[in-house]
Amino acid sequence: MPGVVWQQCIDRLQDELPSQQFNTWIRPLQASTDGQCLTLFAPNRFIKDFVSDKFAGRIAELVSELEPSGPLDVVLEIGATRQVAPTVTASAPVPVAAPAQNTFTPPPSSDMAPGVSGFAVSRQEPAAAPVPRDAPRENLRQAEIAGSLQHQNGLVENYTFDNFVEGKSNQLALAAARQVAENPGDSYNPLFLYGGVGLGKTHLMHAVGNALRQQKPDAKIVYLHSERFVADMVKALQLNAISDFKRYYRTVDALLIDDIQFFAKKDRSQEEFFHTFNALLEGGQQMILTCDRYPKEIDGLEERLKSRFGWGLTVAVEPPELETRVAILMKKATQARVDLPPDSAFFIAQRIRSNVRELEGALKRVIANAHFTGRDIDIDLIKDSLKDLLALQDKQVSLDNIQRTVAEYYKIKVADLMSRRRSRSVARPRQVAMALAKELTNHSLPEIGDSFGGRDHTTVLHACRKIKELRETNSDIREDYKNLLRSLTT
Ligand SMILES: Nc1ncnc2c1ncn2[C@@H]1O[C@H](COP(=O)(O)OP(=O)(O)OP(=O)(O)O)[C@@H](O)[C@H]1O
Repeated sequence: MPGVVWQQCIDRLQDELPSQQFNTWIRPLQASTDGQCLTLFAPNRFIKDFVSDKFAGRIAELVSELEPSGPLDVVLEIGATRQVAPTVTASAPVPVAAPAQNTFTPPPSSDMAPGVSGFAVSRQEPAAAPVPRDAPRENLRQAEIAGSLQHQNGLVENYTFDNFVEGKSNQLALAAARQVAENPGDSYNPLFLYGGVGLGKTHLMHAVGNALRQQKPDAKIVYLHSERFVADMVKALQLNAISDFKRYYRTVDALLIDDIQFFAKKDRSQEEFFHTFNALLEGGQQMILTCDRYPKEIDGLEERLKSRFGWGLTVAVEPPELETRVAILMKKATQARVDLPPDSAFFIAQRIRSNVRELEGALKRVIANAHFTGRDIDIDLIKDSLKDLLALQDKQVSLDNIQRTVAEYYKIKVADLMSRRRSRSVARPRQVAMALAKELTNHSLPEIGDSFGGRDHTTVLHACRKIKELRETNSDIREDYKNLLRSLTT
């Protein structure tokens, strides 16, 4: 049963790879077989080349290990992209076999192109009040709708690739965005960027827009927030100008829509966007969409939209790690022509971990304070400037707090963390707690060791190294650590 083998192979890869890599490269693959050969279809060349370069060897190994009736050849091809990508999650793997065709690809969505009329207006959107047509009103309508749509051309000029700091957390998203800027409307359409707030999704989207505009100054590049799309659509309906609305969006060279999670439960807007999406895709016009979560996880979004969002390239933007946070601060300080000593940048980056927007906000406060008081930036000035923020954080992330949170998470007692017990069920959470203490507090290794029942600093160091290694290789630990970090810092 090669279908089962591919599913097992996916499960193994999901365990082996960091989720960002799995979601970007493995999740979009479709598989089919003739019994001798397993063909994997990638939605575009980018994914095909990357998979062939990085994962083909491992996939072939797994397939021959898992296929009981003998080895299968594995071939990678660029597939028909208009197919639904397999949904693979740890909790609910989707059955992928379609036995009649011996193909593991779910059939294309059947609701391809319903007419645009006759749909219900959802409760979230004001119903349109039709306006009778006459000449002056027609002019007003044209003027209003044009005015309403024109404002959307504004791109933030300094959101460029040059101003974007690359790090491990945004590497894939940056590479994909650059590719799109070089080949708009080609293989990665739509480019779907997702991740938490303030991590640079909007910046990257504008960077593509700015690059496109630089190559072609008269290109019609439209950026807007999804709420704006909804508001404009409602207005167009009220003014009886929905055809102008449609025309406007369908004649763009590139459409950038931010935070598409706001489409959730807005049925009428989703319907309209669905048709716009299809028209742009057919016309080879580039779309870039951002969202705060993976498309399949947006409640209240139609399945057909979710599946279309996966036709191009879906890439996560993760929170930046310490080195990237430092580099971002240094870059922003240079841009502001301010001298930020490296140890000061490091101090801020260590304390502000949530997202880049917060990091920028903290730096702005420090710079303002330096201007105001005429002092140079150093750690004392930073402590003064960010007193409230740091106090709040110290209170939140104490050793005590970490130990309680970890004990609760693993359902053990805080006393177990301090004890001499070495069973795996206690030792591993203890190591996780130590690694979190090192990452989230400014306590020294000996202080951390002390707080765990008087242990030596080398034990803490070993724990930190072990957990770092396990986070690379073991998906359970990776997940646990991520969950704990999130609950301790938000
Ligand atoms: N890697 C980076 N290099 C430089 N600046 C960055 C980087 N990442 C984010 N920023 C800056 O952080 C701020 C927030 O980024 P942005 O608005 O793009 O986040 P976002 O992910 O779109 O968040 P939201 O979902 O809240 O809209 C912006 O000023 C942006 O320039």
